[in-house]
Formats: sequence, structure tokens, C-alpha cells
Amino acid sequence: MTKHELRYAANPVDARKYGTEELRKEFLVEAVFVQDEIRLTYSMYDRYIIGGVMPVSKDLTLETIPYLKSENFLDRRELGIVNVGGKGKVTVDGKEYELNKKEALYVGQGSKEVVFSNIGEGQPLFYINSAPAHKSFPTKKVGADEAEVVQLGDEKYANKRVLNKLIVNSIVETCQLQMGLTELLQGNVWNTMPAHTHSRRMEAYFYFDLEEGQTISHFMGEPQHTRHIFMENNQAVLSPEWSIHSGSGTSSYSFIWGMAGENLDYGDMDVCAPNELR
Ligand SMILES: O=C[C@H](O)[C@@H](O)CC(=O)C(=O)O
Ligand SMILES: [Zn+2]
Repeated sequence: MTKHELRYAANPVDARKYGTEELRKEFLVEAVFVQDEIRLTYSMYDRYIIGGVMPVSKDLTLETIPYLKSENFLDRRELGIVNVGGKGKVTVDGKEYELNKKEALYVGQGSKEVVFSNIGEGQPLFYINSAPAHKSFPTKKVGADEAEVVQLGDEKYANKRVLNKLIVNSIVETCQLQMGLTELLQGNVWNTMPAHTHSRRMEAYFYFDLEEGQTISHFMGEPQHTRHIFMENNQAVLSPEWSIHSGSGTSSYSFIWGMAGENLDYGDMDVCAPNELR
């Protein structure tokens, strides 16, 4: 079963007036993983789709949704999948790919059937992102040892973390999509600080592996007009192209970032010094 909802894009000047409830309604995705369901959020930020697939007792097939007006989900789109649960299987047009936790699969435009399976080795949790695509690139798995690893941050700023580039153009050919996974080292809590914006691309974050009972304050908004959203484990948040996307947890955690837009240049960021934030 595929459930879906639509999120419109917001004007940053309007968004400055949003209170807690409106901010959460517009940007936060609370229920990403629901048993035996595919849940999708279609956003008007670069028509980016984020979602979760949780096969418990049956296989789940990615079906088209009305907003696409296409026969198959991937007729004019590409897809990125990262497993954040137990080992699972994704079958693309009959070809099987096993994904361990933190492994990724890029699925190229034009693929007809994508099936997600629980293979009895723990509960797989497939976090997915999709962007419009007008060229077909080969479907490719990015295994644990194929990620491009970058060490970031410093213990003295509580932001020491390991960034794993998974679906980026040095590893996989994509039209728009870029995805990766960042892990905060124990005792480190700040992600993406110094914060940045990139008006050329939107972004979505999905937080996971947060200790039970803990929370993450996700910071968004224009650098001089920031807001926060408290988030729980396994929740996602949309980041408009005008917004910073940074967070601080009450413990360490991991998160998946995904982006689409004007270019594929990962380093294309406008960095904001911490003491310039408002
Ligand atoms: O545009 C890039 C994204 O915001 C993330 O890759 C940042 C991130 O994972 C980090 O600094 O920890
Ligand atoms: Zn970013």
C-alpha cells in the first residue's frame, strides 16, 4: 500500500511568521516508517519525494501516485534508497540487490518495477528519495566499502562526525539526486555547524539511530531568521533552498541527507559563520 501527501513550497518571508504548529505541518514528516506500508511525501521543493518503506509480513511494490500522472513511478524520475534497518532486499525489474544497514541503491529512470522485501534477517527500513529525471542511468548498489568517507568537525566543538557520500556523481551517475549518510561520533551532537545554505538545491534530512528518549533540535530558516523543530528518531524534515539545515541532539545520532536542484556540485554551499546566525 502506498500512502502519499503533498507539501507546498513556502516563501521565506511568509515562513518567518510560522509558529510551532505551522512549522511542523509544513516541514516535518513524522511518520516515515509504518508497518507494511510505503509512505511518500511529495514536496514542491524541486518536486522532491521522500518516503519510507517498511515490509514486515509482505513484499511492498513502489506504485505510481496521482501527482506523477505516469504509468510507473520511475517513468520520469530517479530513486535513491538507503537501508537504515536490518538486511533487506530490493528487486528492480527482476534483479535482486541485498542491502545491509547503511548501504544504498540508486535506481535509474525508466525502471518499471521496484519491490522491497523483508528476508527474515531483522526489520529492514528503506528510506527513499526521488527527484525528476530525464535520462536513464544504470541502477547501481553502493555497498559499505564503496562510500566516499569524509571526516568532519572537531571534538572541541562537539561536531566530530563521519560523512559517507553514497549517491554522488563521483560514485554513481545521476540526473539530480545526491544522497549520503552522516554519523555523529559519541559525545558529539552538532551536525552541519558551521551551517550553510545552497540556493541552487533543496535538501531533506532524515534522522535515525537516536537513543530512545532523546531528541534533536533541528535548525532551519534563513540564516538571520532561524527557527527550530524538535525531532524524534526516524523522522524527516524538508529544507527549502533558502534555509539552513543543522541540528543539535541531546545525544549522538546519524542522519541521511538528500538533495536535488540546479547542480551536482556537493561543495556548492554558502557557509554561515556560527556567530552570524540569528
Ligand atoms: O549540503 C550538504 C548537506 O547539508 C550535508 O551533507 C551536511 C552534513 O552531512 C554535515 O555537515 O554533517
Ligand atoms: Zn546542505
